Amino acid sequence: MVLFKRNPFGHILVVKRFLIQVFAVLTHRRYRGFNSLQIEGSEIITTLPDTNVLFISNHQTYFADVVAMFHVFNASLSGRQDTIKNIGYIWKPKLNIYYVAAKETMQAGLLPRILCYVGAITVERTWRSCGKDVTEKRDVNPNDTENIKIALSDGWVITFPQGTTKSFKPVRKGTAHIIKQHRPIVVPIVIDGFRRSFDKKGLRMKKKDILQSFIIKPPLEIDYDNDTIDQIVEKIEFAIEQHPSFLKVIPTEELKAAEELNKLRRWEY
Ligand SMILES: CCCCCCCCCCCCCCCC(=O)OC[C@@H](O)COP(=O)(O)O
Repeated sequence: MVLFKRNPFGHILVVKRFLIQVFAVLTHRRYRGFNSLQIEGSEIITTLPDTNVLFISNHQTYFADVVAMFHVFNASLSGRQDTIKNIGYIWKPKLNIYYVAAKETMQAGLLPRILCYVGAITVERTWRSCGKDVTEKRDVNPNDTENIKIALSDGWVITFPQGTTKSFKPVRKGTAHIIKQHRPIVVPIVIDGFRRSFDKKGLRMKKKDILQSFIIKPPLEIDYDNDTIDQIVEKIEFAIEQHPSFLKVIPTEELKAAEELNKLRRWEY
């Protein structure tokens, strides 16, 4: 007789459920109370299948981004529209949600180790270690890729394709390879205000009454057979609003100069 139901990673589901509930209660006020999370697009969550969904998001704090997603996904699944009002939604949380995290982040201390049980797929970043970029790239650990595959076939996976909390860093190719290989539905999320309201780790609150926003976009349109890795990378960069072109704001002087030039271009009768 099986006493406790486990997921493919061997995690006991009632333990996982209990941990999610504890962290949900501890953190709810950080998004509704001290701050008020503005959510858009929660109806998209309700249209998704139960497995093979990949959420891609920009990244602002180590832990608070994922915690917000757990709140928003569960609230939406239990019928709330663009709100995490009334924490009752956590009574029956979705248990097959996973997130990709840097191994070094999740092994630094007791709390991250506990959070692992909630659904971490830890990966070794090939280009970064001990808080520094490494020039000599390491090989992708095949176990990491295998675990992402298992997680996608069991449920939903959250990933931060830039692999770092620094904004406008390039999207890493690994995410595009995973998309091409496993063909998940890819749902972009754009968050903001997290870095202002939380510290870098997202464990302590820095400031109250900050506008935190959380926008869920419709699934990306991807041609899994014909899109190249670079094309998928670019689609991701635009979707999570981290493409370099988002940095370009045209100064007013330049706009005026362009107008003057356009006058010269006008057809002369
Ligand atoms: C409803 C509440 C349920 C509670 C759910 C618990 C969720 C656990 C949240 C843990 C999320 C950890 C995600 C870590 C992602 C990650 O790996 O961040 C990358 C950093 O290393 C960045 O390093 P850096 O290069 O220094 O910016």
